[in-house]
Amino acid sequence: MNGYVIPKKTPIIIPIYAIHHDPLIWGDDVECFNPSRWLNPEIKSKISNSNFLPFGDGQANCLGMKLAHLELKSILSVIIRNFEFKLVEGFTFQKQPFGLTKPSAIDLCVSKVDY
Ligand code: HEM
Repeated sequence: MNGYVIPKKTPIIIPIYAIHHDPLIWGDDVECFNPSRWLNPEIKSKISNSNFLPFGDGQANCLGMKLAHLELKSILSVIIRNFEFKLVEGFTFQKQPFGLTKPSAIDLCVSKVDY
């Protein structure tokens, strides 16, 4: 593998955190909470099964992946259709020290959308 010989039965750990924080794939603002990067066609074209692994991969990958995708899409579509979200003025994101690149808290104004 890339010139390295990995003997049979060697335990291998895939550094998912490092892969999910590779600026060559995700851009220079990789440490920022920026969901809009998913709309960037250049970034999207680089994403593959080998560099985006939220559900793991291989024979022990997540059994609930399809259910989780369905749940996320159905819940998000109901929320987005019925509510409007605005950041409270002056709010700035504070990234968590380690783990998911999500803010530790968000000050949001949520209002119901009337049809
Ligand atoms: C956003 C939601 C979820 C995420 C990010 C997630 C992520 C993961 C990850 C990273 C693994 C380890 C895979 C590996 O070792 O390669 C895993 C395993 C597993 N997940 Fe999920 N999961 C989610 C939701 C669910 C749901 C909804 C279910 C069941 C209804 C589920 C059932 C399982 C099971 C049974 C395993 C163990 C599979 C095995 O060892 O063969 N997960 N999940």
